[in-house]
Amino acid sequence: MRIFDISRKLVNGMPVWPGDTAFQYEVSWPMEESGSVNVGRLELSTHTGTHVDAPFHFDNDGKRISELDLNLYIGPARVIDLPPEIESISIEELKEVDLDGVTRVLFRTCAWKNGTVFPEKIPHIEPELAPYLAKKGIRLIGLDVPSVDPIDSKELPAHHSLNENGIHILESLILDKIVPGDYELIALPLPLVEGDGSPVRAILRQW
Ligand SMILES: Nc1ccccc1C(=O)C[C@H](N)C(=O)O
Ligand SMILES: [Zn+2]
Ligand SMILES: [Zn+2]
Repeated sequence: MRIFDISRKLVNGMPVWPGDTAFQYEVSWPMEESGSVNVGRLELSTHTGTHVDAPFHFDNDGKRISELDLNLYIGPARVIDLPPEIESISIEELKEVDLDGVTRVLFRTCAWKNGTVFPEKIPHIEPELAPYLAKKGIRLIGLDVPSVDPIDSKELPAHHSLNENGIHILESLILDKIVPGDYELIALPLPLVEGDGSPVRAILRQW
């Protein structure tokens, strides 16, 4: 079986959401001090790199990470190719796309070209797409950009619309090298009891 790692590398200096906590890893208790082992410490935002959003991220009454159904994050997924110049993803862009029997869809835009800097402009999801996808049976959408809404959005209409339609969100995947088609997705959040989001190790498998 082939495994494709579609996760962003977690490394000091990696891009994070403007104003959010910088990612930091350090060996805080080195072998020379502990006498036996190196022990690291992490400082990071829950929205670092490839991650899932819990509804609590944008809704005070929404579910926390630990309340999410893990079945969402393991199972068949379809990777769909979209043009990188795309302004937004709407029903129009998907009308030719076959989503029958698909529960997890990953949009490959390749719009985030330089992974060492945070993108200024990204294609976003049109809120009207959420009920359309829900009707098709979609429960999870993943993207290769850091948000389903425009970076400067405060109302987050796509986050809310997806949530209202029972669709969960996986952000900042790396899909450049992935051939569109069907895979098994595994992208489990950490058991963060109160979490509003969680980094994931996202992989695709194919037989
Ligand atoms: N970390 C942030 C800090 C401030 C404002 C937004 C964010 C976000 O993370 C939004 C993005 N749509 C996200 O879910 O990752
Ligand atoms: Zn997020
Ligand atoms: Zn988000």
